[in-house]
Amino acid sequence: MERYELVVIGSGPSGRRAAVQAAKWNKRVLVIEKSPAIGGVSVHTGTLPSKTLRETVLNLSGWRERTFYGRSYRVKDNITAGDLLERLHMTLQHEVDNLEHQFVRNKVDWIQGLAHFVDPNTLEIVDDDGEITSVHGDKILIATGTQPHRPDYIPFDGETIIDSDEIIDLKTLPRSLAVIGAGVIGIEYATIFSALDVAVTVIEPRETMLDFIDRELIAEFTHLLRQQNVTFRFGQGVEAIDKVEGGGNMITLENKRIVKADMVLFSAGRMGATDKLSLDKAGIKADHRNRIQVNENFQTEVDHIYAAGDVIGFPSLASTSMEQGRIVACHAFEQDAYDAPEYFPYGIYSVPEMSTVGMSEEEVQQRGIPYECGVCHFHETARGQIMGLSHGMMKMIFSLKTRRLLGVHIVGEGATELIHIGQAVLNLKGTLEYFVENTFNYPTLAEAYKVAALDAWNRMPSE
Ligand SMILES: Cc1cc2nc3c(=O)[nH]c(=O)nc-3n(C[C@H](O)[C@H](O)[C@H](O)COP(=O)(O)OP(=O)(O)OC[C@H]3O[C@@H](n4cnc5c(N)ncnc54)[C@H](O)[C@@H]3O)c2cc1C
Ligand SMILES: NC(=O)c1ccc[n+]([C@@H]2O[C@H](COP(=O)([O-])OP(=O)(O)OC[C@H]3O[C@@H](n4cnc5c(N)ncnc54)[C@H](O)[C@@H]3O)[C@@H](O)[C@H]2O)c1
Repeated sequence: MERYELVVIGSGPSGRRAAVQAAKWNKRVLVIEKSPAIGGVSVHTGTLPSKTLRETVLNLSGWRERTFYGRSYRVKDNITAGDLLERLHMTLQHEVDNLEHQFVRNKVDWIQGLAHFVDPNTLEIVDDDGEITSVHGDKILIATGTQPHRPDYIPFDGETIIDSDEIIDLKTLPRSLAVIGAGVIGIEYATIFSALDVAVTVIEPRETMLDFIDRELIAEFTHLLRQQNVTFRFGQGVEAIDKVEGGGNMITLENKRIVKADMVLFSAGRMGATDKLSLDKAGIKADHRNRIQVNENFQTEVDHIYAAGDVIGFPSLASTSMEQGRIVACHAFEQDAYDAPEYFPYGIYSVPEMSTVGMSEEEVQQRGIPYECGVCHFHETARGQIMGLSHGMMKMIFSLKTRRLLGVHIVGEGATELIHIGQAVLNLKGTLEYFVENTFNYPTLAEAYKVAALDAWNRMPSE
């Protein structure tokens, strides 16, 4: 039996980062991946596919130019599913090449197959031909991520009633789409399809969506989506989905209201991918959503077995998963690991995109911190005018007492890139003065930081 100092189950962001980090210290590392290619949910069905589809839709539809040329403007007429998938496959192939090269350069071994525990240090790997390989790991990292929640009452057919993993196999573009579950996945895809002029209805059992985001931002976002023809059915769960003869689906809501849609995307959360791991053989238990609990070092209840990434739950981001993987490698091989800074950004790649870092206004109020806000609408900036931005805003929150930046919330073009300026100032404990006193490139959207800061400054008592 081959012996490794670290065996990683799963080749997503957390597994990869841990494997490469350990290999940098000349540790013998094996990554086990059940899919034929490495990359994980992040590369094959989640982050990259959804972001590539979004970018392709924005480019081909001419969405960014419509303020100038009208809503019927298109870069390409008759956009097909094939147009979207062609670019997707090219992007994914490049990324897989990069990742494989990274493993080769760093001498990380990887093997295809489904792993399960035999005992706390031994794993069996069953490949697609049924061949079994056993390996020993001094340390083991469970980085198996999640899979879509697929309840029995949804009649998934892989074509017109699908989950988010299946969207990348789209055969035709629907004329209408119902999205069930207004989480990040549901909202990203709802708005991407809406940019293609698909009629979208979002169904959500709760009365609100994306509760972790500042409410003022969500109000602006919801207003923009309604203008884009997105319909919301909030406060209602789904009772049944029936196929309609001749095509399409009929969704009956709990209040008996009907929603008709060519395609249904069920995006109501994800479950930890631990059901095939035989965790009991390792002495580990999973929770009701098949997730694994860990301590601050990402150790499970068995010290030499770690878990990281989506399989441990919140925040379930590719960005944070990578950092968790690095900390696992540091702890496992007794190297210094620095704690991640308190605030990390959220990027929601909807159309328009949103990004946020630090406290929302609601959170500041709950904590009883005296504060002031500053707002800039992108059309107030010269760059916004040049780009034809009719919408988009940035909101900054400052402490009245310390003048420190407490939170930045952005909806609109470039939000997911712009946020990092706010993140740096926030984590370096900067104040309002940073934005007022520094010179910003002109014309840029980053200038919105200065405009929003001056807006707050005008209303705040001087020091
Ligand atoms: C549609 C969608 C969009 C997203 N967009 C973003 C985004 O824009 N930004 C962002 O930061 N995050 C995004 N995420 C979240 C991001 O994809 C995850 O946080 C990230 O992929 C989690 O990484 P991970 O390390 O847990 O591994 P994962 O990427 O979940 O990969 C786990 C791997 O383990 C393998 N595996 C599972 N069980 C076994 C087994 N028994 N044996 C061997 N291999 C196994 C799986 O095949 C898989 O390849 C998105 C997710 C989805 C679904
Ligand atoms: N840009 C990003 O960073 C990004 C993008 C996509 C996904 N992700 C990650 O992926 C994870 C999973 O995303 P998600 O959107 O699937 O899950 P989620 O948990 O964020 O949202 C699920 C939504 O479905 C609703 N819901 C639950 N049960 C339902 C039911 N039976 N019927 C209808 N609706 C129901 C919930 O109220 C919730 O609004 C998230 O935690 C997120 O961190 C991140």
